[in-house]
Amino acid sequence: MSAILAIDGLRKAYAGGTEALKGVSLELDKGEIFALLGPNGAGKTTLISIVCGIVTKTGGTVTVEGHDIETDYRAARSMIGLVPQELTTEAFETVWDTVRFSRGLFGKPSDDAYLETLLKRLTLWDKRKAKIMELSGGMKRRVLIAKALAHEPELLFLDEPTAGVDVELRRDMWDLVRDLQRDGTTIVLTTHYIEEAEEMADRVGVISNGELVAMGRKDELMSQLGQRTFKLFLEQPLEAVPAGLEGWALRLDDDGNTLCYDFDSYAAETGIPQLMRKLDELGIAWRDLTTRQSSLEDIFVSLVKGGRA
Ligand SMILES: Nc1ncnc2c1ncn2[C@@H]1O[C@H](COP(=O)(O)OP(=O)(O)OP(=O)(O)O)[C@@H](O)[C@H]1O
Repeated sequence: MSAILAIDGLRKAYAGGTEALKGVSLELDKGEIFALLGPNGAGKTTLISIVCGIVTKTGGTVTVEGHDIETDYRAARSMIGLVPQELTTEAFETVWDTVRFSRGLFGKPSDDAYLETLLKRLTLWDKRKAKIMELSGGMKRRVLIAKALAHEPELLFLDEPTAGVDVELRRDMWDLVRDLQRDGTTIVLTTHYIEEAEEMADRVGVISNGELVAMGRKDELMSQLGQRTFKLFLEQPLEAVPAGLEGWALRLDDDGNTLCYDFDSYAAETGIPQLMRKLDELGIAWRDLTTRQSSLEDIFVSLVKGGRA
């Protein structure tokens, strides 16, 4: 599959000296949904803004379907749609004029039938004659999406699309994203909501402090970095892990009342049956047990805390 977006060694140092991106490289395949995860200030918006031509990079290269975003700006930009984090719409314009104008900006011939379908899809058709300032916050967000899609981009960026959005719009947005993917659009979303990435994305990139610290298919990341924790709630607390249990990576928790065993959840042998037999031999009694698989969230937290994976 060919890359629709190729980013190589991307750097950004802002005027004040902040290094927002420290050499990020990634490639996106056509038609995938890619989630860029990262804590506040990680560099997500900077990355998107560079690709969309809003912020100038200080190093590296970016191409969109082979078009360099600086030397071949027009061609690159016409392939991209951006739904920004902040509401930036013309208050006095009508919905219809805003969306129509947006399409024209990219030199696309007018296609009112397409725009009608788009507005209907976003339940904005009834509001097409309303001025933007008369709309609710949720409706304004729908207009932003319509604007971003007005010129039929092949690569759509959604920057924190569901922050502060109601449940209905959120659901509509994900339905729309899935439909767009079906039509071959590539989608990049940034989010703080890990469940969202877990549900929507084919691949996930984790950015922390200007560096891409992990990247891969969601299930691959979970299998590479995932752990399972097995917990035994003991009848009697222990002061230390008893001799004879050195073969397992055990630790005590909850004032010695819980014995925890962290193991690679994808290992062929967990060693748990042997551990249970050994505990029996040592006369260590327990009253209950649980196991827990680490989620993308645990992985994310440990990556962001610990740096490069
Ligand atoms: N215009 C600017 N001038 C100077 N520094 C900036 C500017 N914009 C962003 N930064 C800094 O660059 C770093 C990355 O910011 P960026 O907005 O890209 O992060 P983010 O991952 O999008 O965060 P958030 O999730 O909070 O939007 C931060 O340290 C931020 O303070």
